Amino acid sequence: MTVRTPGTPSSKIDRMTPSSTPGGGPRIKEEKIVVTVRLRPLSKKEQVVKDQVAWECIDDQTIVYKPPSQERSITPMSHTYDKVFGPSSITETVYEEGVKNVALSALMGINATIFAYGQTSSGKTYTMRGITEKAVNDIYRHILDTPERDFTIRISGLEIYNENVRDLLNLDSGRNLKLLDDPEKGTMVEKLVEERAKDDKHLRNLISVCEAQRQVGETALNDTSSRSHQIIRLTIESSLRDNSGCVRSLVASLNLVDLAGSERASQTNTDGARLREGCHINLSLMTLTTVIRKLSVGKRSGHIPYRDSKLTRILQHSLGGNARTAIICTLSPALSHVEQSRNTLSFATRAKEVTNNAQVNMVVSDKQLVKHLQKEVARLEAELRTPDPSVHSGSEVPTSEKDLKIQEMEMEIEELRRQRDLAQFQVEELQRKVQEEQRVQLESPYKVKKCLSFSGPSPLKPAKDPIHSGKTRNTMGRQSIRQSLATPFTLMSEIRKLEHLQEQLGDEANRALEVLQKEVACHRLGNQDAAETIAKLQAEIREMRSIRSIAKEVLVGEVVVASNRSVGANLKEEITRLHSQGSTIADLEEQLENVQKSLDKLVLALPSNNQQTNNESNSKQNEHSKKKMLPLGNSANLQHLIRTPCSPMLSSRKLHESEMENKDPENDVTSSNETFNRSEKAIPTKSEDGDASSREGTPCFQRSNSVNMRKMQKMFQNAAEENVRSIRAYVTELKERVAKLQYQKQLLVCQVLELEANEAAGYEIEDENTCELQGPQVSWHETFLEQRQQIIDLWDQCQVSIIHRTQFYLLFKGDSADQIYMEVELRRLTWLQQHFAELGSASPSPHGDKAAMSLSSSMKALRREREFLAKRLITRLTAEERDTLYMKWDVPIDGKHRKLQFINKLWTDPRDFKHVQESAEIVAKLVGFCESGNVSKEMFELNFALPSDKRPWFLGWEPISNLIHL
Ligand SMILES: Nc1ncnc2c1ncn2[C@@H]1O[C@H](COP(=O)(O)OP(=O)(O)OP(=O)(O)O)[C@@H](O)[C@H]1O
Repeated sequence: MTVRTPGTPSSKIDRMTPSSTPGGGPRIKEEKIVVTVRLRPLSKKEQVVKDQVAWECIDDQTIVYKPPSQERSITPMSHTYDKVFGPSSITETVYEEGVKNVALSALMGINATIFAYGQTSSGKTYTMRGITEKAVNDIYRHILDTPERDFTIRISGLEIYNENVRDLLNLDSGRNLKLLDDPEKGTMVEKLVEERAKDDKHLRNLISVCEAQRQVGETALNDTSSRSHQIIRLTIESSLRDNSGCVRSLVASLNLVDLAGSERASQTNTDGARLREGCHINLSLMTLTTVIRKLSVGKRSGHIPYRDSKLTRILQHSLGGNARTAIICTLSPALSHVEQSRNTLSFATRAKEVTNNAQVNMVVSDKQLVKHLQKEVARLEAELRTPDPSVHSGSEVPTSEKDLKIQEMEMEIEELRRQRDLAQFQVEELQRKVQEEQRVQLESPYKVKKCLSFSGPSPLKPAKDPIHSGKTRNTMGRQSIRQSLATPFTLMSEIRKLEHLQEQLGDEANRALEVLQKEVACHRLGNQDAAETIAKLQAEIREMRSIRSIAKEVLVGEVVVASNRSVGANLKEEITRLHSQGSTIADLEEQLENVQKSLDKLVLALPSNNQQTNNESNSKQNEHSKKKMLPLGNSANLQHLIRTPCSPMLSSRKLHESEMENKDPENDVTSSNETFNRSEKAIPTKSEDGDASSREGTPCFQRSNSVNMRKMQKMFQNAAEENVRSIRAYVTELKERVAKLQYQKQLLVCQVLELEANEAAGYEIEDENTCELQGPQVSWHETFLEQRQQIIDLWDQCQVSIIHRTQFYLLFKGDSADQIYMEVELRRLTWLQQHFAELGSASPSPHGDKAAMSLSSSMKALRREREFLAKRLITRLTAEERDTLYMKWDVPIDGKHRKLQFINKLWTDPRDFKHVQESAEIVAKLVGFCESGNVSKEMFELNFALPSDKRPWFLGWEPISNLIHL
């Protein structure tokens, strides 16, 4: 048996606004979600540890944070909701005053949902049990009071445990029921049993069966903590008993949802299975929060990610759709839970802004209609067979009246036929349109212009960015932007451009290496090893270039792509090809890294360094040397590269000739040719000196006794040194650009995935002309803050490396150029979250370790990373600094595992800004992130590292395309 969401059991459903309910129900068109808050009393556990009460309900709509005595001076922060219930309120009051109206809508054909949301142990199950009990009482009371209608009540029960859907009334049906999408009927749970309740006792019995089957476990906060989301659905169908004239019935579902509680592992003290459950719970609650947040800013705020969790998929109609919804947010009053309570209230505040659009669901059942007509025919036939004696007495129903009735019935049948034909016509029309559209898309990709609405703002790129220039629209000052480049065709064009950039970078890298090799050859600088390494690298890069199959017809900067392939069919192929070059980019990065190392060696081997090292007594000179050995900043040195004869920068950078002309010769201001020529001339001069030629690899000017010669040599030395440094800086820049390319590629992969997901889900793809967002204006700063919070939450959910978090957090502070990075990070994490959720319900991956990246592998990697950081505490901090931190972070100073205990506390509370900031600062100090000073945003490296990388914090973090084996 299959159940639909929302349950609509019959074949033909008419929806009408409740104003036209036959029973005259309440007039509802749009209605906000009803949000109530229930504050429970302090639990025994909380009392034992002398926890304090931090919240107070000051009236029936307002709850205030009541700070502990020392903070009394602070004005209490108040929150207002539809109803607020204090610790002394009983569940009956919560039901009567808070949710009864919503619950009983189901009797009038309006779908209704009541759910409890809150931290673990805050009283959700306690409240929902009472609410369910009261609702069942009222439903049966109403049935008794409405004898004119015939009621049928069916019940189904399911739980979502570790992102698997289980039937609570039939455990044999399997551990993970499939969700099916039906464009008309919504999300359906395959094979979910629906039992018809004979009476209220039977219904209660079935509810208790569901509750008994639910997954419950013990945690530090709750002995009987619900480890799954439970949805009990009552489907109520009713029709008039005397249905002579009415063949319609009302049908609606009442969903009673007891969510699992949000929890922090540190508070629930969970590990193993409990911890895994907690992660799944938090992930799906996070999606629920995101859905509510997006709905709260208006339905036009772009794509609502219902599909990111099974919970939101199943409850889709209750969240912004055809249902009346009431949410009871439960709170613990304890001071120790104040942060979690704040999160719950922030969810409640958002939920208040969500608007639903409930309608009366009427069913015209073919069966019912046939039954009714058969009855009528039988009655008429009976009348004809046994003529009523009264006919002759003159008291019969006049023939004209009978005819009238028959006529009416015929008309009704005719009307129903008409409606059926119309519906059929509409379906056919729709099918025709879909086919037509597919045909047009295949035949003429250029004509199809569509856009997808992405979740959140899309990355705005500076105009010079070839990937985005001309692709994002200026929305006349609106900061919330929709991106319109996600058609298969446009994406393919972007992929081509990306490839082209990739090729350019490869070329530039190669040219840089050639220059370097010449430098090495001309000046005989550095050691033989380094020269060989560079030659080898150069050969490798050349080989790399030759195997790259780049479409030469690509026209960068234009949308036109000279490709004779069919667009839609090849998109995936294109991405696969692009991804296959991922390793090339990674190789390029790695090789550039090696080049840089070789250059470092070269710099170390420079004569001035040797000379200065030997001359340690000269402290001034030594200092000068040290200064020269500092890592070079990227931009400051770029212009120097221009001086080298084969500078790749010549092709890509505009020079300021005048600047060059005015430079001091001591600092090699001359043109690159001059430098080169002088170097070449300098060597024989040194040889003539009769001293230098005999020792290969030894800088000849070291031996010269001539003052002029020394001067000249010094000049050559400076020029050579400068050249090597310049190349080094240029290689750094190349590395940055490669990294940036990786970001852009990831963004494309994300967009393709999103496109596919949306298309698979049958989401409406809007016409480009109508795709601009009409939503409220949001500044980039606000968007940044919101996105950052989302990212921090997702890091926590997905157990992402805390070194990665730290670097990202400290690098991206809201600059407008950060948009692309924020967007990519967010998309990647969202994808990862979904990937984990899906893995949770799948059997182990057959693809080996790399493919089987899961939440548990992330957790393992994170554990190793924390151990690594714990060791660093010794080397990076003084004993005094450590003790101060232990005290501040409540770690026993003489504890056995205090280092790890301390590290385990970092990055554990994504919602506490101060905590996040401090955690980032500490981790940065431990890994020396802030000290290096030259990590640029583009160099932000943790993002695309492959698992082969040895650095511990790289473990468990991969590009999405690796994970999906594109
Ligand atoms: N309003 C209340 N009055 C008295 N006791 C309550 C109230 N709410 C909850 N409790 C008690 O608090 C404890 C935890 O409640 P409950 O199990 O309902 O929490 P929960 O939010 O469902 O937790 P979890 O998410 O872990 O399942 C239970 O012992 C329950 O009896």
